[in-house]
Order: sequence, then structure tokens, then C-alpha cells
Amino acid sequence: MSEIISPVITIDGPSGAGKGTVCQHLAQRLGWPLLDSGAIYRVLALAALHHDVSLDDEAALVTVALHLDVHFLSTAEGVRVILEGEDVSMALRTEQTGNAASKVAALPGVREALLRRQRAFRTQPGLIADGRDMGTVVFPDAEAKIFLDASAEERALRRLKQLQGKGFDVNFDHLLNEIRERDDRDRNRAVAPLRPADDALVVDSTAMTIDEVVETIHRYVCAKIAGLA
Ligand SMILES: Nc1ncnc2c1ncn2[C@@H]1O[C@H](COP(=O)(O)OP(=O)(O)O)[C@@H](O)[C@H]1O
Ligand SMILES: Nc1ccn([C@@H]2O[C@H](COP(=O)(O)OP(=O)(O)O)[C@@H](O)[C@H]2O)c(=O)n1
Repeated sequence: MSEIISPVITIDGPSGAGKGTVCQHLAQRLGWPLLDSGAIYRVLALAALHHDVSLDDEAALVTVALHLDVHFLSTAEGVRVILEGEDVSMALRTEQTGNAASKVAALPGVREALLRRQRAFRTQPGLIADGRDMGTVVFPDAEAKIFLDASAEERALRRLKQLQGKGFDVNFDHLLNEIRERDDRDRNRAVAPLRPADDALVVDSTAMTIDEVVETIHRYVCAKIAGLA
């Protein structure tokens, strides 16, 4: 009996480009589940801190990655992330955690250790995968690949408003520096660097509203799935 391979839509791009927002809209429209791969790297960074593992100790981080005890719970208020029985949903979204995630994500052994866990999210009727290397490494056979970008200044502004809305005390210059530092690390690492897949649609959202981005990507994805694009 031949195995049925579920379709995947990948949305990759730098921090603050709008990947999570677009993925949530697509998930609602298509009724497909989501993989937030960045959350897995963030959880690993938090687990390392909990266990006093240094963010450059590759061997110890691989062990933590292989035994990660994490659950993603869908609730009316959104997804709650439970690490080793503790709700870490708030700590997960800080820029410090994002920065720590990008340090552990640069280590080849860590990426290899998390590959199978990410691929296991592939399911019927299809998967929407959000990250940095979804279209290039994790799901190279995806049906539709999108690389969503925006200027660093626009992304820092979006992040500022988003974090302020959640009650975090943040500052634009600091966020811009952190975004640039993280972009640099993600784009220049040796394994699975942040870059568009050769067959990705590149969307620059700097001057686009959320609705415009969602419409553009939804239209492209539908055409791809129907075999028209
Ligand atoms: N095109 C857009 N214009 C204005 N704000 C946007 C746009 N896309 C996303 N945002 C906002 O920017 C913030 C970051 O978006 P998010 O989807 O979390 O980005 P990412 O997942 O790429 O890091 C959110 O508050 C979101 O509402
Ligand atoms: N597929 C992925 C997803 C995230 N990451 C790393 O994890 C960090 C946090 O990812 P994220 O998607 O949660 O970050 P934001 O785009 O939400 O800021 C990124 O800066 C990357 O270094 C990765 O290397 N590969």
C-alpha cells in the first residue's frame, strides 16, 4: 500500500516579518494545523537555562533536545506552552528568549536532534510550518513555500507594539539592535541559514497591511495546491 504524504505550506523569514500572523490566518481559512518551529528552539533555550546548561555546550544541549518534555495546549486564549509541567508561555515570547533560541539554533547537533520532532507534525489534511528552514531543510518537498520579509526598522516597530501590548517594558533602539544581531546570526550560521528556498515566493511586507499579505499568500497557496501556480 502506498503511503499518502500530506501537503505542507512553509512560511520562513526573519523575526517580526509577520510569519506567525499569516500562519494563523491560513490555518483558520484552510483548517490545517500549525507548526511553530521557533517555539521549539525557544523552549529548548528555556530548558537549558532551567538545567544550567550553557548555550554553547552542544553535547549537553543535544541531550536536552532529545528529552524535551514539552506540550502545546490549545486554549481559548491561544496556545499555552508547558515545559516540564510549568507554563512558560510568557517567558517564551521575550526577546531574551528569542536571542537565546538563535544561539542554540546555530549548533548543527541541536538542529539534527530536533528534525524528527518537527517532521512528526506532518499530518492530514495538511500542515502550515513557520520558521527559518521549513522550506529549505525540514520540508524541502513542500507544496507551497513562502519567504516573508520586511525591513529591520519595520519589524522592530511591529515587535515594539506587539510586546508593549503584552505589557512588556521595551525600547525601539534596543529591539532594533536585537533584531539585527539575530538576523545576522540566523543568516550566517553554517547549518540551515535563513534564506529563501530556490522555489519560494518572496513577499516583502514592509509597506503591506496584514490583510494584503494574507490575501497575497492565500491566493498563491490555493493556486499551488490546485496545481495552477
Ligand atoms: N503586514 C503587517 N503590517 C503591520 N503589522 C504586522 C504585519 N504583519 C504582522 N504584523 C504585526 O507584527 C507583529 C509581529 O508579527 P508576527 O506574526 O509575530 O511575526 P513573526 O512570526 O514573523 O516573528 C505582530 O504584532 C503582528 O500583528
Ligand atoms: N525553523 C527555525 C525556527 C527558529 N529558529 C531559531 O529560533 C529563533 C526564534 O525563532 P522564532 O520564530 O520564535 O522567532 P520570531 O520570528 O518569532 O522572532 C530564531 O531567531 C532562529 O534562530 C531556527 O533556527 N529555525
